[in-house]
Amino acid sequence: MELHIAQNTQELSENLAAWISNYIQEVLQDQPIFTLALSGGNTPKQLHMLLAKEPYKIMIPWNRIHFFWGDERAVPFEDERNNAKMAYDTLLNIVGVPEENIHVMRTDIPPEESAAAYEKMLHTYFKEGETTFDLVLLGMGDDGHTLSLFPGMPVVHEQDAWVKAFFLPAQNMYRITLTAPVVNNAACVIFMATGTGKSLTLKSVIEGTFNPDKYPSQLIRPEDGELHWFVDEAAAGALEM
Ligand SMILES: O=C1O[C@H](COP(=O)(O)O)[C@@H](O)[C@H](O)[C@H]1O
Repeated sequence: MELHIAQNTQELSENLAAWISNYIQEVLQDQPIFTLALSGGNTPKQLHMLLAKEPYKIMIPWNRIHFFWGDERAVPFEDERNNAKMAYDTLLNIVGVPEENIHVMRTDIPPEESAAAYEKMLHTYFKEGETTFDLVLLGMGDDGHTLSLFPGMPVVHEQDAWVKAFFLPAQNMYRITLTAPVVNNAACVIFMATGTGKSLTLKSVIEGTFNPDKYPSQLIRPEDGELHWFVDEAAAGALEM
């Protein structure tokens, strides 16, 4: 695991935009397309907005990137809480990506149906037991959840399905999420975490004992791929390292 600490969210986003741009261009020297899974929430917004501006808007071959999501809140696309809408508003509508390269988790059909359709679509890109995404971007909630793997929910233990839908009583909402095994087969996984509200959780996730029921983010340990944490000083405040 590699830890990258920036002074604040702005610096973190700048460092990460440069890192991602280099990585995409490097990978695309050896293969025709790049597969990228996005996260939702607030943390990635600044990163998206930087990637949507020059120099990255020009440097990155956006039409060769295929977009996926790590998780989705089962609310209509127009709802501000919808993770795909956030990415369209902050990045995809600005850089102009061919629609056929964008794979949203549908929220206009029942969640279980959406999860099954998403898994089927993923199998057209990735084979069982082989490397999946070139890059998965993840956030971490203040409670230690990542994707929609929430503390205490059975989905945390899913070993077979790549995508699951379930009802999250705490938010009175269905969620659709990739599971830990499919993310752990990615070539590279990057977590972003900012703010003092995440500092104690970050310490437990990185330095504490393994307890994924309490801290599902601990489940993310790529088998052969890279794992990076991009955090700001506020989030890193409680770390000993
Ligand atoms: O609900 C969610 O939360 C996490 C973390 O969000 P943040 O606002 O604390 O960055 C996010 O990664 C996930 O995609 C989203 O559905």
